[in-house]
Amino acid sequence: MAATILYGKDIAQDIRAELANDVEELKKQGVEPGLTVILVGDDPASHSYVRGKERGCQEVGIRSEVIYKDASISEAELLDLIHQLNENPNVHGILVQLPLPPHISEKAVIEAIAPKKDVDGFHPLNVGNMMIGYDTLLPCTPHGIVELIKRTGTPIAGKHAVVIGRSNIVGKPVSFLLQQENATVTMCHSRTVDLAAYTRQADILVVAAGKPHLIGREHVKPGAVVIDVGVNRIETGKLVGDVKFEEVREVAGYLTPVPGGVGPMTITMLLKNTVAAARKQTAR
Ligand SMILES: Nc1nc2c(c(=O)[nH]1)N[C@@H](CN(C=O)c1ccc(C(=O)N[C@@H](CCC(=O)O)C(=O)O)cc1)CN2
Ligand SMILES: [Mg+2]
Repeated sequence: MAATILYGKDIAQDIRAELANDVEELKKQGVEPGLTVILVGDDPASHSYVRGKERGCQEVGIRSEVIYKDASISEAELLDLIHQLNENPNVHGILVQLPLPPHISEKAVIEAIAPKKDVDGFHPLNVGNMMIGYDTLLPCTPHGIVELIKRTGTPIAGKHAVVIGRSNIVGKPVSFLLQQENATVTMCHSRTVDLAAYTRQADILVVAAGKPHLIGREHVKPGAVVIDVGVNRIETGKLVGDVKFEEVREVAGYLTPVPGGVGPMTITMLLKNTVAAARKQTAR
């Protein structure tokens, strides 16, 4: 049996419709959720992602503003701008698009954002809260992955989840979130010996290695849920994942495509965080 293809695009659309209702409710209470994005420099991919964020905000009724800054902006100036936004009660979410120019410390920037406005879920306080299992702003890609798996109707509790990759943005947080859903989690990475021995035992396989076509048929247990987080631009200009899609779709139970799988969920979870942040900051 061929895998069911998990179109994140379609699931994201369903979640956005739910969010539009939430925003309408908040507006009736006099609250207009607001997101401010800071975009430094002229990286075309970053500009395209930020346009996607603006479109998403428009779709669900969030007020959005993008502040464009030249790549020559100093770290002090950028931190000052963030401090001003921290104090602005009409701004419920602040996001600084990454990557930043090399002369600016990502760590300093992430730590400058007020944790309650950190809709990326990157601030160490939010990361710590997530680890403990407290209610907090969750990082968007890992949260989107768990939401995708849940919407297949496949129970996560008791399943063996194998995560490939240990980045702070995807691998580490998604392993915590899956554990929180009562999966048994194994983490693999670039130094894992005999990767296939682990991945073949996975009921849920999350691949965030950043290596085009790393995972083939031989790595996958029949019927497994396979989530491909890879976004790799190959020489032909084509965008491919970390999974050999045509091969793995013949053995997996569910499989995400690239593009159109995990990517669209990332922006949708950002919208969800912005609505949650607005609700929390205005609760009486
Ligand atoms: N502050 C942040 N910076 C960055 C983040 C982030 O979450 N917060 N993540 C990435 C970029 N990103 C969002 O910002 C992002 C990347 C990819 C996609 C996406 O929809 N990908 C599509 C393919 C798009 C294409 O054709 O290039 C897909 O996988 O279907 C959305 C958002 C780094 N910076
Ligand atoms: Mg994808």
